[in-house]
Amino acid sequence: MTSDVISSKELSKVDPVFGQLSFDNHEQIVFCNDKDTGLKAIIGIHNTVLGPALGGTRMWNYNNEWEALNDVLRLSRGMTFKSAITGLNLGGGKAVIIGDAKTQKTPELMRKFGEFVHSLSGRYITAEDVGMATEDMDTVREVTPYVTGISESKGGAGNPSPITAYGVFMGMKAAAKFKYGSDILEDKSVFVQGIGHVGESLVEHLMNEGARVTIADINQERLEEVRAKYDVTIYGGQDIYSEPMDIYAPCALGATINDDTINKLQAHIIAGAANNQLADEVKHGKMLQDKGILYAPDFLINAGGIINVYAELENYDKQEIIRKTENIYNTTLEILDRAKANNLTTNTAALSIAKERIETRKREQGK
Ligand SMILES: NC(=O)c1ccc[n+]([C@@H]2O[C@H](COP(=O)([O-])OP(=O)(O)OC[C@H]3O[C@@H](n4cnc5c(N)ncnc54)[C@H](O)[C@@H]3O)[C@@H](O)[C@H]2O)c1
Repeated sequence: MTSDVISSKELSKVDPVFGQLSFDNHEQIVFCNDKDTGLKAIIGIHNTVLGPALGGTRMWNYNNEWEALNDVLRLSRGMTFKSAITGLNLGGGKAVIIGDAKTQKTPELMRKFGEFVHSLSGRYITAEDVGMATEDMDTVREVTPYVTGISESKGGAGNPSPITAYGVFMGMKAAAKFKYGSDILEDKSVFVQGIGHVGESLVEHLMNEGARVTIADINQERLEEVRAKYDVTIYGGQDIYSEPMDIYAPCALGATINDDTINKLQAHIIAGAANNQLADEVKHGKMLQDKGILYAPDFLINAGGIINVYAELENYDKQEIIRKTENIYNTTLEILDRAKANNLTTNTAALSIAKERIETRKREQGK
C-alpha cells in the first residue's frame, strides 16, 4: 500500500484524465504549479449539486503523477457521496500536493496553494487530510477564506480528527450490533492499522470500551508513543491481513481491501477511517459480501471530520457536531438493514442513498 491507488501500469493504459475510471464525471480538475515554492498540486471538483465542493488536502510522496491524479479523483468523488449521505449541503472535492510533507512543506508553499484555492472563488473549500495539520490550514487562511479546519484560537472548529474517530467508533458499534446483536466492543479484538491523528483517537475510544486492541503503523516512533499511553499490543507479525481478529480498522491509506487481502482476511467486520478502502468498490464489495465480512462503508462512518469542518461554515456548536456524529450509528444500521433486505453490498446500499439525494436536488434545481 503506497497510496489510494491502483497499479500505475494499469492507469497508464487509458487516457490520462477523462478516460480514468476514477474520473467518473468530475466537473473540474485544476493542476497547480509554482516553480518558486516547488508546489505541484491537483484539485479535483467532482460534484457541486449539493453545494461547494469541500474536501481536505493530502500531501503525499506519490511514485508518479498517475498515482497522484488517481488518488485525487478517487478522494474527491468519495467526498461527494460522504456529504450527500451525511445530509450536508456540500459537494465533493479534494486536493493533493505532490511531495514529502515532512521535508517539503513550507509556509510559502501552503500560501501559494491557498492562492490557487482562492482563484476558484469558493467552488472548492479545503481542509486537512494526510500530511496536513491545523496550523497548515491557518497558513492557507492568510490568503483565502475558502478553508476550514482552522484552529479554535483563530475562530475555527479545530482539528477534525477526534470527531472523525468518534464517528468511526459509532459506525463500528453499529456494525457490531448488526453482526453480533450487541454493540458492546468489550473483549473484541480490534486491529487498528495506522495510528495517526484519527487512529490514535479511535484507540482511546476502544480502550475505554474494554476492547483488545492491536496497533500497526509504518512509523515505529508512533507505535511506541501510543503504547506508552494505552494498554495495546504492537503488531509484530509479517502479514496483518492473515491474522485472526474480530474487527479490522483501516486508518492509514486506501485500497487495502483488494483481491489479495480479501482472500486472507479473517475479520468479521471492517470499520475504519481510511478513505477508499475498497480498491474496486463493486468487485471487492461483492467479494466481502460473499465471504460474510461486514463492511461499514468508509464514506459513511468517517464523516465526523466533515461534520466538524462544516460547523465553521454553518456556525453550529460542539453539541450539534457531537449529535450529528452520533447519528452515524443510526445511519449505519439503516444502511446495513437496507443492504440485507435488498441483497446489496453495503457499499452499494450507501451509495444508492447518497445518489438519490443528489438526484432529488438536481430535479429541484430543474437540471
Ligand atoms: N483526519 C480526518 O479527520 C479524516 C477524516 C476522514 C477520513 N480520514 C482518512 O483517515 C485516514 C487517516 O487520516 P489521519 O488524519 O489520521 O492521517 P495521519 O497522516 O495522521 O495518519 C496516518 C497514519 O498511517 C500510517 N501509515 C501510512 N501507511 C501505512 C501502512 N502501509 N501501514 C500502516 N500504517 C501506515 C502513517 O505512518 C500515519 O501514522 C486517511 O485515509 C484519511 O484520508 C481522515
